[in-house]
Amino acid sequence: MRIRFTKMQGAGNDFVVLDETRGTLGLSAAQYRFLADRHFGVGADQILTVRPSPAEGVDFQYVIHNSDGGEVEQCGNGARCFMRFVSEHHLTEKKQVRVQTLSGVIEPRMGGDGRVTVDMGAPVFEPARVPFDPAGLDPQPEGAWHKWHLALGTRAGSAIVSVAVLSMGNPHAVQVVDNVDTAPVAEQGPQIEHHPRFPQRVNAGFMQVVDRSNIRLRVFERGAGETLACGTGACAAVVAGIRLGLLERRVDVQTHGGVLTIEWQGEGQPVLMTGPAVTVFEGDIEVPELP
Ligand SMILES: N[C@@H](CCC[C@H](N)C(=O)O)C(=O)O
Repeated sequence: MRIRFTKMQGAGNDFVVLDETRGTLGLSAAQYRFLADRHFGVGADQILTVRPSPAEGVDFQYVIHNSDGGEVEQCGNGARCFMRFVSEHHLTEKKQVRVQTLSGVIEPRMGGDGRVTVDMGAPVFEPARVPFDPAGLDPQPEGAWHKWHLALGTRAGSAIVSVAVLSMGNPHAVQVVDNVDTAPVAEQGPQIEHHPRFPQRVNAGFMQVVDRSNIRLRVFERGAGETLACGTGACAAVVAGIRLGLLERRVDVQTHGGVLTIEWQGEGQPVLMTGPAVTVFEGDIEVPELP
């Protein structure tokens, strides 16, 4: 089967975007993995699919697959690219749309400067809704919140890491580190992702607080490995930093792929994420039959 695709990126987090507004392609998990493959396919951290509105009051459905082929609930950098895609492909004339995802409705809007702002909805902290299993663990009170101590194995033995746990529609475990350049992302990232406390796995964030309005962030993403930026990871880190009393309500997040601006006014309020969304190229690719 030959399919049309658009390659996009938001702060270096890269995507293959597929238009299914006129019919579904019916791709298998193995075919998503093929498209994401950087040697044999197009190459991407996630595959984003645009589908028609599934219900009254929303404009589109937004489907996300990680490069490992698994479908997931949310993708922040992808949401900005989604808005640019539906705009550039004249699938809507609106500057702001309501988009159904697996974890609820989000609202991206085009800015005059070419950047896109997304209302990502309110963060969720109840462990069961992350989902996170805290049975038998003592939360460590800190600031207006608490962190959880997770046991990990390391080359040198074992380590305890202290993480803030929350959902931005998808699950995140965020830790504060002294320096992201030397943080053990490659060693701890996969262990945190697969930690038994997270029944649906988790995205592992490593945040360096530069000052109260600036952080540096690296994220080892569930199902994709470390990416140049993670939009929901940036939202989760800023929310965690605000609740821990470390950050102001508007923060610039420096990632390896660019800067995202995150704003959160507090409990029950939505998180706003602003950043770039860029079309890289378009093309056609022959997708093999893969079960
Ligand atoms: N890159 C994303 C997040 C994509 C999904 C994530 N890996 C997960 O499995 O939850 C972003 O920009 O938010």
